[in-house]
Amino acid sequence: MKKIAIIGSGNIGLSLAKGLVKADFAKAADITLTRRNIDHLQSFADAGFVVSNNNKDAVAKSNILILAVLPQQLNTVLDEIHPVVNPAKHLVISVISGVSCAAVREKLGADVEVIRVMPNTAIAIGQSMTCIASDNATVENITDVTKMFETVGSVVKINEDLMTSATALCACGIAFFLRAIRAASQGGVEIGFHADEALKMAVQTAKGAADLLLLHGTHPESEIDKVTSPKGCTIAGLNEMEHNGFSSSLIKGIKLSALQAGNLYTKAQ
Ligand SMILES: NC(=O)C1=CN([C@@H]2O[C@H](COP(=O)(O)OP(=O)(O)OC[C@H]3O[C@@H](n4cnc5c(N)ncnc54)[C@H](O)[C@@H]3O)[C@@H](O)[C@H]2O)C=CC1
Ligand SMILES: O=C(O)[C@@H]1CCC=N1
Repeated sequence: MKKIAIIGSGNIGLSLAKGLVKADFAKAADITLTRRNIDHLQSFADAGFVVSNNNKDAVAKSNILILAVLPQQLNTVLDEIHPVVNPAKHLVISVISGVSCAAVREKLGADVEVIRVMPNTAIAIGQSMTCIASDNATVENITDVTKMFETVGSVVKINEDLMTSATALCACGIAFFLRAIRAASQGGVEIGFHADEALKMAVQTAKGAADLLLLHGTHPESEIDKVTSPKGCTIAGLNEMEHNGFSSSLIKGIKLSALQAGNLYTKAQ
């Protein structure tokens, strides 16, 4: 039976824990959640998770270690757990942005298998887009970790040098699309809807747009062509958005996020 320790149970660590249990990949009792102040984890303890502020103890009792602290908190954690990490027993999964597998091994030892994983917060509801990379894990362990994250969304295996790009597009991407939905609902209020109904309409419309692409396997522009009637109102609105930099601002934001993701760990040193 796999025992999982999530070291650093904040936003993404807890989303992952919820998702793995919801998907029946693990039982709550087999997941140890660590955090410095465990008072914040009471609801998880009530739900059957093991909660602890002792990282070394959590590592010693587990075989899958998921590192989920902030980049600037990582070195302290690695120095702390290093004495109890055993390459024959532990597989290390890091969701930390901007930190290479090699950098984790520098602290934990050259023989430790490290897999870098970039999920997003939709993992809590089994809808993550998760990217996976490793430079030293066995095919068997990569396959197992792929299967683990496939229980909570879609998985794409990528080269490690694209991990910061994956962070921007997929992990930060949740915030980008949510802001787009909020903006659409605010537009809806200006044209006559109450905020709650405008938000509901914007959310379902966004979901419909994403599902069209997923289910039809089409390119966005081909679906857009079906909406834009000649001389119609869609093309008028769409072109106005483009004149104001809609696509350009998304592209520029994603590029800046990717750059920042690559600098998070080095800036923290
Ligand atoms: N939030 C997101 O959507 C995503 C975050 N990530 C990455 O996951 C990591 C965590 O991000 P968030 O969850 O957003 O941050 P967060 O700040 O919500 O979570 C970090 C947690 O680590 C805990 N922590 C700090 N030092 C600790 C220590 N010594 N021992 C045990 N716990 C400790 C903190 O109390 C906090 O609960 C970051 O490296 C981030 O780059 C990756 C993908 C998505
Ligand atoms: O904003 C951040 O730095 C983290 C990494 C990806 C999502 N949240």
